[in-house]
Amino acid sequence: NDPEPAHLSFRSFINALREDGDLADIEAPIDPNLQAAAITRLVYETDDKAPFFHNIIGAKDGLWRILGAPGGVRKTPGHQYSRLARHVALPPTASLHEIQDKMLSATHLPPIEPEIVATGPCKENSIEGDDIDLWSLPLPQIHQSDGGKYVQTFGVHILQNLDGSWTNWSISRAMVHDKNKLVSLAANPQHIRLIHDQWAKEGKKEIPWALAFGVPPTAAMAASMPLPEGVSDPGYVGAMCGEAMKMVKCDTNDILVPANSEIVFEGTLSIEETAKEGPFGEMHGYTFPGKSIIGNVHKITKITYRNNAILPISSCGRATDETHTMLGLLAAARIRQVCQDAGLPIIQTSCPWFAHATWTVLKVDTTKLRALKTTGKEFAKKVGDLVFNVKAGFAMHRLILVGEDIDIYNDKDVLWAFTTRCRPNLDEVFFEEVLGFRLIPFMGYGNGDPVKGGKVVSDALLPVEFTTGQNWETCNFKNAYPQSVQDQVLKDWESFGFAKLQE
Ligand SMILES: Cc1cc2c3c(c1C)C(C)(C)C[C@@H](O)N3c1c(nc(O)[nH]c1=O)N2C[C@H](O)[C@H](O)[C@H](O)COP(=O)(O)O
Ligand SMILES: [K+]
Repeated sequence: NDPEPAHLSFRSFINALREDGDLADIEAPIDPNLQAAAITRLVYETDDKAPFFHNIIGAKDGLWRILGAPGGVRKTPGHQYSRLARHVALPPTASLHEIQDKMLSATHLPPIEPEIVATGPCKENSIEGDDIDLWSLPLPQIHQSDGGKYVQTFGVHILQNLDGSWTNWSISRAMVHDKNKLVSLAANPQHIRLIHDQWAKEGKKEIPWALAFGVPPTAAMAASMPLPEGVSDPGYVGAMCGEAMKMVKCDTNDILVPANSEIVFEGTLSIEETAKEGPFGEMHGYTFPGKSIIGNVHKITKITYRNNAILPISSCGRATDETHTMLGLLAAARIRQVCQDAGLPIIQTSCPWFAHATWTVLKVDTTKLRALKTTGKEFAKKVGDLVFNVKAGFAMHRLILVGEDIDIYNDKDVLWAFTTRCRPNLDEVFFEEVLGFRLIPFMGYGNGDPVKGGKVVSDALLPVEFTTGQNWETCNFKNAYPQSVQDQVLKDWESFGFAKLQE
């Protein structure tokens, strides 16, 4: 057991899940080829416990056990998001808004720079040079039609800009390309791409790089969030946690990695060497078999790892997995921050799981909205012009604006507002000149330009909300009956033979 709390230690996090009754300890021998990922996939589709595979077929010398669904959703009422809450030291009952708030909490705080320690658990074992043979490891095959072994679905890539003033952490998929090489996907506008291009422009041939698996959970959350360019993740997370992250230096380069990481791949990101990457079963729920693209090659010079190391995996696809609960939720969080920093009256933002991280719902403070003396068309254009031109908005193709009476974390509320308050076309502002997200099938496999346009702001505020405020009565139990009638109905409810009501 690690001395650190769950948000600062992957092993403490796993123990916390076990204490929450949110971990399935699986001792049976499990095949890393499809079986582990298939179990994880069904866990996502049934909101069940995180699977911890203790006996992976082919594991040797402590490489590796596997934890699936680190950021999955639970069906336990009131505890649906406890696995995410444990990532950021919030109670298991925390709401999505509170989790987003926690991840935004250091936005205007000075960074707390990491503490460099001499050694740590990630240094307990090592393999280097010619002894590195990824093919000899129990590599997971995540989906049957993936173009390769995606060993990297939940590790954190670590890179620095040229002068080392910016350390960027990010999660980006990577598959095994050779015995000591990976190939990854990192397209514009992702920071891996931006840093890669910076070094390329200076005529460099390769970039010092590390990939840390099983990092402190708060670090995995920050790596999944589009922090502004130049904001270093380690210092941001330190400020969020109120204490310095404990980092150790890689043995074969100067990159710092979390000292208690489960597994660390040290090496370089090649500027010139590229290779076929994909296909991969992705966040929108599709694999297009045989369709690969060109990715960047990473060369591994050393692997260090803990005793009995644990590889985290995300078996992403149809909702609800980490590409929705972390990628989507945290991009929405940053969209809220960007809007508020620009003085727009946005109080909450959500990313409904059914929309597979292509929608962000924005809750508007309509009192402040009325003070702007604006119209739906104008306001929608203003929001879209801002959000669709910042990195946080890159993956989102529809923004829906709603008023305070909507619980934006409740799918029924969101769809009720969208279907009844947004007149198709007239209440929508379309954006065809902004950066589009190729990975969405209607983009990359659709009718138009795969990387441009296809975005819309849907104004699901009624015109009266811009002038005098809500003028309707909602026809539901809570709003269409006097409190005395509601109380009587609730008092009699179970005695009339009806089922106990969920709170
Ligand atoms: C949590 C999470 C996030 C991501 C991914 C996954 C998970 C689990 C995979 C399962 C591996 C699937 C893959 O689609 N993936 C992924 C990805 N971004 C990419 O450019 N490429 C990717 O292959 N993000 C999103 C990025 O992590 C965020 O956009 C982050 O903001 C990036 O950091 P930065 O560039 O903003 O610093
Ligand atoms: K990041």
